[in-house]
Amino acid sequence: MLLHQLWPLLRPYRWQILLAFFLLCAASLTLLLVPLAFRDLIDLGFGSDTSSTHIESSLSRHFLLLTGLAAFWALAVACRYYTVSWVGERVTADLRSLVYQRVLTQSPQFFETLQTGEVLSRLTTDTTLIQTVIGSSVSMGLRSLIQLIGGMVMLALTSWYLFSLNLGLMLLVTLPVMLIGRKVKHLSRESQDRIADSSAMAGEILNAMPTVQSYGQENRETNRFRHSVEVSFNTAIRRTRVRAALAAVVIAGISGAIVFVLWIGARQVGSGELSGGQLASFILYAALVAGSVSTLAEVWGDIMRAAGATGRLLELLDAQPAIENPQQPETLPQLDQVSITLSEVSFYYPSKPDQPALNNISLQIQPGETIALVGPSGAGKSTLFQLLLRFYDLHHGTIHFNDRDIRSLRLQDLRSMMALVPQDPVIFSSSALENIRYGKPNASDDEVRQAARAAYADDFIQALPQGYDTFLGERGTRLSGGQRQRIAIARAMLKDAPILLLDEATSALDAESEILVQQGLNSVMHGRTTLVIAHRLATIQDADRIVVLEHGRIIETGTPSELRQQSGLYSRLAKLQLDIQP
Ligand SMILES: Nc1ncnc2c1ncn2[C@@H]1O[C@H](COP(=O)(O)OP(=O)(O)OP(=O)(O)O)[C@@H](O)[C@H]1O
Repeated sequence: MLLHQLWPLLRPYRWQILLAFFLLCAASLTLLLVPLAFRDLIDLGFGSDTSSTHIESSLSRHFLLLTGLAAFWALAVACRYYTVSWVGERVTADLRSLVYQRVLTQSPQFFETLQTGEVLSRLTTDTTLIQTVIGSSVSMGLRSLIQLIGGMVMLALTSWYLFSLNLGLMLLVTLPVMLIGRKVKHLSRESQDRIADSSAMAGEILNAMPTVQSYGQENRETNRFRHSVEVSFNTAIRRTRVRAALAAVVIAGISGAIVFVLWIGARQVGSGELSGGQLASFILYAALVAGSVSTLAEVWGDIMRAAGATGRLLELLDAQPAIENPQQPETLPQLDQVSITLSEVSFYYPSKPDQPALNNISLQIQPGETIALVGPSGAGKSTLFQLLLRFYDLHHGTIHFNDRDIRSLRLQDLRSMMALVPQDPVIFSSSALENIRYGKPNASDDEVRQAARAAYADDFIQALPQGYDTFLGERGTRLSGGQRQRIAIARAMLKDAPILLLDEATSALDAESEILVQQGLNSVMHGRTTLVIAHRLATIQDADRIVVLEHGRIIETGTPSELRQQSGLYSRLAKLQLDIQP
């Protein structure tokens, strides 16, 4: 079942697997010949007159043969070990990349329910389990299986009577092994889930250290994490207990069977039914078979454990993104002149199915027009941006860019038409230069600097210890809020997209920098279709039109001066904000 699920990943390496299988068979069969050589050695060496030169030369031949077998065995094992480990590492690396690639195509909805720490845990610990199985357990299992079957055949050939006795006892051991194996699988999945829970928790807290420390919650968080670790410890111990029981059952069953058969065999040697050499080779084969059974039990436990992990990974691989590319994507001609038309748009977030975030919105935005979205917190302004970027699909209505429904465009094409400056800009852990270049990966250093100058980011970047090459720290922790915003604006400017989405892009700037950055933005906005979300109305006085949203509905639209003349929400806000300023 596990291998069947993993087969698509294994198939590219089928030749390596075949080679490993061949080496494995060769090594195992060699090992099976050893007891035979022993039998002859013992019967020749101790069973009869040892003085004859014929026997001496025969003995030497047997010793030579044994040495040859050992050398071949060693070589085959080394080659098999290398090949199988290679396949294990390779498949794990492929699986990691594949799962990561898949996760990156998921829409935001997916990340609302699955925490990033959990994804990370699946990518690391779960894949490591699978690597153990492919890279060692499966080959150990196969080797043991060949040795088990071969050993059984040889046992049967050596003494049918003793073999049948042994077989009966072995079967008695197998049944509990299978039953306990299933339990291990279940407990293993649970244990991996608990590990993922603690990773998710740690991930979240490590990302919020300043808040945790400013509220003095270090001890509480430590305890919460300790509790979570304890839960995973307890689950792991439950699994270990079951596996320990498995080992006890196997060892007790097998050694009991061997001792019993040895006792019967010894009596047969005494009565002359069996030679000493035959009994010795029988015992070697029985030990081989016993070893194989206990390895198989161990491997079975590993495989069941990995089956749990594979299930969790395949869940990620099989997750269908909520938003997908259309079957036959259309293209948008005239990319420099984009109009946006929203017709009766209604939308509910998946987690709030009975509270519309946007309710019956219709809006026509001309190419090159600047629209400012104003309204109280939670009115649905950022949601509108999310819908334009098609992070979610609408429940009712349509959005058109020029005359194309956005659902008919390839996601990449659609998103390449928009440059977004989000409320909370993201800074990656790389240099200032690379952070801005994220807007256009093939931009030259000069283009990057130009964008930085336009966003008034050039001065502060130059003043950083290594200028544009300064490492900005994880999530830009080495920058102020306003500096992060300017980097994000420079990045959006560099993208040079026909639509600009500014979500409170200058909210963290001081008044002076805001005016400067605004000038920069004005020059970029010129000729582009722009949507600006702003709480500070002073920054949107140049907008062509203001759209006022409340509770997900448009309640007013018009130019700033038109709206001031009405006695609606905008004029109330404007009175509060603009009129008290000197
Ligand atoms: N991912 C989400 N899942 C569920 N509800 C959400 C989600 N994001 C936003 N909301 C809800 O949708 C509504 C609109 O949110 P939105 O972020 O669009 O408001 P906004 O007008 O941009 O507010 P602000 O000015 O504070 O940024 C709010 O009631 C908010 O609680």
